[in-house]
Amino acid sequence: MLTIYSDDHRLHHAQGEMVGGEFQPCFEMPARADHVLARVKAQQLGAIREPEDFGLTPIARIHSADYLDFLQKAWAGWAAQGNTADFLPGVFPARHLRAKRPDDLYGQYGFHSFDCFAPITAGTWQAVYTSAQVALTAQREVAAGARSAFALCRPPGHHASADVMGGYCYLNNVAIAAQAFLDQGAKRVAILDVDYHHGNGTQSIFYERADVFVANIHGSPSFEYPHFLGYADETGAGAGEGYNLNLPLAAGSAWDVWGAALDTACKRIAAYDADVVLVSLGVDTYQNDPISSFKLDSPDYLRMGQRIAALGKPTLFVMEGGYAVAEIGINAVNVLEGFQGA
Ligand SMILES: NCCCCCC(=O)NO
Ligand SMILES: [Zn+2]
Repeated sequence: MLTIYSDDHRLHHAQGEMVGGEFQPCFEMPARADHVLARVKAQQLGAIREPEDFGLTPIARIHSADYLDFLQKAWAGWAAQGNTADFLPGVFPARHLRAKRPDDLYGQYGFHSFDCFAPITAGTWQAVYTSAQVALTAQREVAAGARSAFALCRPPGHHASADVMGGYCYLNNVAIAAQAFLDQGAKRVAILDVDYHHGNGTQSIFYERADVFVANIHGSPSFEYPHFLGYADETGAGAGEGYNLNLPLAAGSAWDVWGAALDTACKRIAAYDADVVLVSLGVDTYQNDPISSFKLDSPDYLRMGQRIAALGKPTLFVMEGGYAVAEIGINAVNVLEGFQGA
């Protein structure tokens, strides 16, 4: 299986995030991608290539002009005000406020964010731009006939919607790749999000569309981040009614429960008969993940890959979350090896 990877991810490394009321080192750190890449090499998964540059056009098929304009100019504007620390938002258009886009940079940051977990640094734009190009390059490989490909994206993307960032996500890599398949002639695309957290951004982007089926298996928003989307009654709207599947699970879920949910999702994907399947590959479902509560063990990721392979569709894997850094490579590549060996 081909892996697409770029060192540009290293340009994004924020100073910290609020954990337990204290400013602590970011869980979403460059070492995550280093460990996955090292395991790809150790397991001789396949060739590793740099991304091509497809420009802003395919990104703009998913994200709004205002949003992309903000992301590109934010750091320069922040630095021009004499700031050197990371840029962070603090005020959001919550309920009972007016979601009118302000003129000033700080107001725009809050307008384009749903939490404080998407810090902007000097290198953030380049890193997220390249992460999207990684997904687009792997997409081309599958579109050209490869059975599968792995987009080793960092930063991740599934929490980002058309014009709102959060949860370490800025550009929705999997959505950008899904749209590229459709723009290149695919009729139906399925996205399976196996990350521990609900992919609220991906859901919102395709919620009213029937050409993309989105399935999520995740910690229930009743207790887990992102807290405000991901319930089972969210089944799509308008033309998209019936094309969104949420399988929220209880804290502490292990393979017995998780694997059954995967089977349910795969049956719905099989019925949808997609031309291609994209997998938002987060491995924060792992039992030792520091910010998550599921109990999957490393062999379970082999089973995950095997079950996805049984769909019998060309498959694009796009890296999302996973913060048990020592095991992230084993777990992510186990999925890919389980898929490849099936
Ligand atoms: N406290 C912020 C939690 C962000 C979740 C990031 C993630 O892994 N999403 O899949
Ligand atoms: Zn996650």
